[in-house]
Amino acid sequence: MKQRFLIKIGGLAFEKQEGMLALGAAMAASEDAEFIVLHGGGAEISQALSAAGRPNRFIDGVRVTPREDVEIVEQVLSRKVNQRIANAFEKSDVACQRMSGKTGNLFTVEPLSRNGQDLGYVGRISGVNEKVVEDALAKGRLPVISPVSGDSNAVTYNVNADSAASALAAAANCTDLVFFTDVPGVLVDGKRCVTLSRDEAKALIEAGTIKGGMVAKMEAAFKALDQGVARVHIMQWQGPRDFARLNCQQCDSGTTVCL
Ligand SMILES: Nc1ncnc2c1ncn2[C@@H]1O[C@H](COP(=O)(O)OP(=O)(O)O)[C@@H](O)[C@H]1O
Ligand SMILES: CC(=O)N[C@@H](CCC(=O)OP(=O)(O)O)C(=O)O
Repeated sequence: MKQRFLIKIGGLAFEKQEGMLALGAAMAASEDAEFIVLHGGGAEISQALSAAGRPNRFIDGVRVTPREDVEIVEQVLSRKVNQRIANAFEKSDVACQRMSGKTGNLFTVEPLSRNGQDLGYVGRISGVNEKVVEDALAKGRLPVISPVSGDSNAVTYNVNADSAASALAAAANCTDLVFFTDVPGVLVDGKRCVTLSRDEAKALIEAGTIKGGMVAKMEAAFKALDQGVARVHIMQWQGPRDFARLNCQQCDSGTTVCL
């Protein structure tokens, strides 16, 4: 079976443009695999909100998003970051289809609440119209997706990029979900976990060893595995060599999340 990768690019995963160009080239060179890219941009949203005099507040790695902040979130994710990533890939000769969760109702969301706490305009994905990405792939284009989405009344919501990646990986029958982030994997006492099971992750979250954005990533990873995605990796981009290994299913970098 052809491998289909959902590549999730975290906001700080590629500090330098060269890394993004190299990822584009690596995808272009992987003729036997298909790719879908979904990106975050949390750090840039925080900067933009701070610049606008708005506070940054998170609950378990999920941003509390009042109505007046949604426009800034959308501007940063669906325009600035989305363009930057797609432009870099196109420099590596990868034709891209820029989109967000709102494009063709790729994602439909409902308000997300966390242990009864109101998160504002934060969406939980309740529906995926995967045809939107299938159409782009059929045209030989790489979907590059911002997670910002709409509800059934077309009201815009902020959506955590890890949870969007997980939902899309499952709906689009991806074989692999790869989270590129700014750390080499899940770390315990500074050491990378080679594999991580649900029970191990739960204990590490309870102990406070896994926290912040990594909690959202864990939830997203296990949900994807529950929904049939075969392999989930959390890793840092260290060059095309590791990526090629992912393609031939012998990845020994990052953390492999398993049930
Ligand atoms: N045990 C852990 N191992 C690695 N990273 C962790 C751990 N606990 C918390 N983190 C934090 O999770 C961050 C990655 O999640 P996040 O900031 O959401 O990244 P991204 O923008 O790539 O989604 C790391 O930079 C680190 O600060
Ligand atoms: C609701 C929520 O948390 N939305 C995220 C969306 C961006 C994101 O997830 O970016 P990273 O992948 O870089 O973390 C946020 O506002 O930061």
